Amino acid sequence: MKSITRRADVRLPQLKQFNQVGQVILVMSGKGGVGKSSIAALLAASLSRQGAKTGLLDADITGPSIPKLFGLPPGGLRGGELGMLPAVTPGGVRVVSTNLLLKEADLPTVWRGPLIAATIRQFWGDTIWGKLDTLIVDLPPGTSDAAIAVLNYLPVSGAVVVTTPQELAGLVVRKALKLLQNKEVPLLALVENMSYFTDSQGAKIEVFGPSHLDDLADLTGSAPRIQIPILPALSQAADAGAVETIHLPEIDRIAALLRSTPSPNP
Ligand SMILES: Nc1ncnc2c1ncn2[C@@H]1O[C@H](COP(=O)(O)OP(=O)(O)OP(=O)(O)O)[C@@H](O)[C@H]1O
Repeated sequence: MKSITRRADVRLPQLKQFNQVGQVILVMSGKGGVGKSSIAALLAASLSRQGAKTGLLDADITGPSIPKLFGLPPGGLRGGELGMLPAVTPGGVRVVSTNLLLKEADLPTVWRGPLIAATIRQFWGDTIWGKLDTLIVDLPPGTSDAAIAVLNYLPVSGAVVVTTPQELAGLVVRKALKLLQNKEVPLLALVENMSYFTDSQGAKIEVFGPSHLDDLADLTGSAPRIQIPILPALSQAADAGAVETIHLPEIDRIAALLRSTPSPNP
C-alpha cells in the first residue's frame, strides 16, 4: 500500500509537466441508484461536445459503472514509463476507472478504505491526463472513504449533487450538501433526476411524487436546481454503452455553466 503512494509521489513532479487540469468537478449523491453515474457521463460527454478537453475519473472504486456507459471494454488502460494513459471514448472523453484495470468487468473489487484512498490518489496523480479543461469525478454514493479521499487530495473547484424526488424528502441529500459546505466546496447545481415522466399525450406524471427541490433552498444558495425527466431512451443507451448518443438540454445547461465558471488552475 505504502509503495503505491510513494510511486505516485515520485512520478508527480514529472507528470506535472504534462498534466494541467483547469477545474475538478465532483458529481455526488446522498444514496445509490439515483442516476449519479449517468449524469456524470452525460455531463462529461456534453462538455466534450462543446469543445472542452474533458476527463472522467471514476472514483466509485468498488462499484464502477462509467466504462459500461461508454462501451469501454475491461483492460482498456495502458501503462507507460510516466504513468497510466486513460481510455478514450468515441466522443473524446478521457476515462480512468478500476473496471478498465480488470480483465473482466464483473470481477469484484473487495477493497478497504485505505486502499480505496490510495487508488484514488493514484488515479489522480499517476495518470497522464494531459491538458484538461475539466475533470469530472464520479463519486460513490454517500459520504464514504472515497468521497473524503477525493475532497482531501484533489483540488476540487465545485460539485454537482444528484438526487431524486424520494431522496430529496430524506436527510441523505442534506448530509451531502452539508459535507460540501464543511469542506468549502461550492455547489454548482442540484439535479433532481427522474423528476417526472411525460406520457404520450404530453402530460407530466410525477412517478416518484412531487418535487422537493425548493425545500433545500437554505442549502443550495444561488446554485441552479435542475430537473431531468425519466427517459427510457437514456437507460437503453446506457445499457448499450452508448450514453454519448443522448443529448439533453438540461445537461448542456450545466456544462455551459461549468465552462463559464473561472478555472482556479487556468
Ligand atoms: N433520467 C433517467 N431516466 C431513465 N433511466 C435512468 C435515468 N437516470 C438514470 N437511469 C437509470 O437508472 C439506473 C441507475 O443509474 P446510475 O447507475 O447512473 O445511478 P447511480 O446513482 O450512479 O448508481 P450507483 O449508486 O450504483 O453508483 C441505470 O439503469 C440508469 O440507466
